[in-house]
Amino acid sequence: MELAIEIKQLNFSYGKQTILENVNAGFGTRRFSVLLGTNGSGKSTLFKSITGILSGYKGVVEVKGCPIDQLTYKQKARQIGFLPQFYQTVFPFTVEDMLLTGRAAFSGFAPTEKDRVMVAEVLAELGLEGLRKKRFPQLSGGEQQMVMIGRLLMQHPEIIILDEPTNHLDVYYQHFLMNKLKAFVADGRTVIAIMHNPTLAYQFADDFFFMLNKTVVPAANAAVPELDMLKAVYNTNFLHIPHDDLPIVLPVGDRYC
Ligand SMILES: Nc1ncnc2c1ncn2[C@@H]1O[C@H](COP(=O)(O)OP(=O)(O)OP(=O)(O)O)[C@@H](O)[C@H]1O
Repeated sequence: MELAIEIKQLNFSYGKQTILENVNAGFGTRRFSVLLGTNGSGKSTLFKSITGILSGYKGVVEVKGCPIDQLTYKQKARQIGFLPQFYQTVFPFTVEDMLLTGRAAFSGFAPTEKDRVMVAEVLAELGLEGLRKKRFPQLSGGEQQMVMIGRLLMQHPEIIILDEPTNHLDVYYQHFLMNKLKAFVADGRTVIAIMHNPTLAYQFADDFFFMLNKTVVPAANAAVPELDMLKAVYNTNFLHIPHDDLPIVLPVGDRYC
C-alpha cells in the first residue's frame, strides 16, 4: 500500500518522561485511518511530531517518501493540514478571518478575492453560512470546532490529520463530519484521526491503529472490531453488536465478559 505518512523508529520524551518508544507505523494514501488509545498514552504527542509541531524527536517521519524536515513551509501546508486538540485565539477574529488564516501559507496576510470565494464555499459546504461575521471566541465549542475544520479545508491539504475531530460536536455533527471525512477520502485525500469513540471509528474508517505501551500497533484485521485489542488498550471489556452492516462497539466494563 502506498503510504501518505511513514514513521520510522520514532522516539520522544518530555524531559525524563518517555512518551513514544520505537514507533514504526505507516498510514496509507487515500485511506481513513484512526488511532485509538487511552488518555495520556501519547497520541497527541505522536500527531504533533508527525506534523512537525514538536521537534526534538528521534527517528524519521516521511510524507509520501520525503522526510518532513526537508519540506518547505509551503510544501508542508500543501501536503498536511492539522486540526489540533486545543486552540485559542488571542484576537477577536471573525469566522471569515479565522478561515482566511487557513490560506496564510499561500497568500500571507493579504487574502485574495479567490480566498474570499473559498470562504463562502467552505461555509456552504459545512452549513455554517450564518456564522461568517460572528466573532470566533464567542462561538460555542462545537461551532468553533466546525470552523477549525473549515480552516483546514481552506488549506486544501492532501493529508488531513485530526486530533479528536468530534470533540464538542453533537451527534448530528459527529456523523456529518465523519461522512465528510469519508467523502474526502473517496475524493482522493488521506485522513488520519485520533478518536475516542470506537463505534464511530469502526463505522467510518478503513484502517485502525492502537496506542499501546508507548508505541503504535496496527489492527491485525481491519474488517472486524478487535475486542481483545480494545480490552488490552482500555483495560475494559467491549461488546460488538453488529446491526446490518453497522458495527456498534460498546465498552461494558465488567459486564458480559
Ligand atoms: N508539553 C508537555 N510537557 C510535558 N509533558 C507533557 C506535555 N504534553 C503532554 N505531556 C505528557 O505526555 C503524556 C502524553 O500526552 P498526550 O497529550 O500525547 O496524550 P494523549 O494520548 O493525546 O491523551 P488524551 O487522549 O488525553 O488527549 C501525558 O502524560 C502528558 O501529561
